Amino acid sequence: MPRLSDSERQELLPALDGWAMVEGRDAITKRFVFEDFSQAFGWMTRVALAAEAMNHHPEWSNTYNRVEVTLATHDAKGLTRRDVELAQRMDQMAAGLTKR
Ligand SMILES: C[C@H](O)[C@H](O)[C@H]1CNC2=NC(N)=NC(=O)C2=N1
Repeated sequence: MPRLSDSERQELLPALDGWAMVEGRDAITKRFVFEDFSQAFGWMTRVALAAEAMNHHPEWSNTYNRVEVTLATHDAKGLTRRDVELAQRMDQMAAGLTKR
């Protein structure tokens, strides 16, 4: 899977909701904030199953109701369409659950 081209980046990345480039790395990041730990970890569990089915896995950490996510394609050493797809899946699965 090739890294995103410049034109793909210009088209795809601004369309993502709340995702930002990581400083000094070809990766995207977002903080998800849920009502409580149960909501956060339930979402992580559902995302984990979707990610495994996609064979594309997030870098993430959880503190109570917050989940910090970074997406990159390790094999490509940067962003690919798989990262955009996983970001969109994560956003869809978090719809209606996040506080801000
Ligand atoms: C062997 C296995 O298919 C690869 O290591 C997959 C697994 N999940 C992955 N996830 C991510 N984010 N990037 C990868 O390059 C990647 N590669």
